[in-house]
Amino acid sequence: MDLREHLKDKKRIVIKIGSSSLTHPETGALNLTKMEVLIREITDLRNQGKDVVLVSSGAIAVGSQAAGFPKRPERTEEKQACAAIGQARLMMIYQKLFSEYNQSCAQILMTKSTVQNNLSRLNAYHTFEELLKLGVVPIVNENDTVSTYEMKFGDNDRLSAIVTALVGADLLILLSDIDGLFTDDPHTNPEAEFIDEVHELDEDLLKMGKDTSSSNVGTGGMASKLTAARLAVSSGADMIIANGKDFRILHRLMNGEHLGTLFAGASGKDFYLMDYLEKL
Ligand SMILES: Nc1ncnc2c1ncn2[C@@H]1O[C@H](COP(=O)(O)OP(=O)(O)O)[C@@H](O)[C@H]1O
Ligand SMILES: N[C@@H](CCC(=O)OP(=O)(O)O)C(=O)O
Repeated sequence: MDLREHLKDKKRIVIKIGSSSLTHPETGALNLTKMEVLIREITDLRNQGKDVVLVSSGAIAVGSQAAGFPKRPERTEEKQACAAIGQARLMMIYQKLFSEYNQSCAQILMTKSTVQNNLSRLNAYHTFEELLKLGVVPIVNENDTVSTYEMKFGDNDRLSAIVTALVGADLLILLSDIDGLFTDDPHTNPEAEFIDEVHELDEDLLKMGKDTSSSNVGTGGMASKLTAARLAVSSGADMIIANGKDFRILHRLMNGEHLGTLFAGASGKDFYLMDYLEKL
């Protein structure tokens, strides 16, 4: 059975976009041409009757550019201030672009405690369900402005997998600055080979994911994407890591083209997520 052929039947899709896929590498400012394509692709998925949740990074990258920092700041307070500036700017642009297609979007900012605390996790779940019922695209990010180091997910790869499990999505797509998973980081090892499909995420595979070596805006690298895969797959969803340099890849993936690395979802849900949340 070709798993890719079934992607077109997915009903609820979480799409995660890394900072490097949203911004110009030279300046850190938003790449508006790309964002227009992203919004068109997402609205078209909505037009096919699918629920879509967007997990968007970029608040710190955009905020630091807007506030005039020459590069991503190091101090927590500076990063938090940049996130506050950048998140508002990001949402303003998402709202504007979605409204051109008469598509509503909404903002959901989450912290670790949102998902650890049973009541707030349930509240978040109800909010997602209501928004999706209303046909709105929830746009999720970590609430960086209030999340200090101990309270942080750390990166949106893991957050997007938790959201996938929370809303019961059947597909998670991580769009990154690389074509997918390789046997090693291809930026440092030219011998690294591309992996098309993963059916079992064993220890050997988890070790292949290294930290980021290429972008100065991304966090987490492939290691956090594999943790995300472990979480998403255990909740029963399929997951794809693919290149976000051209967002038209979204409809190509949904049409079953062999692009990116596909992680096959587990057939029965297991308790890995609850375990993971307890240890967060
Ligand atoms: N095994 C691997 N396969 C592919 N990329 C890897 C691997 N190990 C480490 N990486 C690095 O992870 C980077 C992608 O992660 P990251 O910089 O966090 O991107 P993003 O911000 O787009 O999420 C790649 O550019 C690559 O340098
Ligand atoms: N929450 C942060 C992004 C954190 C993150 O995971 O970044 P990335 O590796 O670019 O997906 C922000 O909006 O700047």
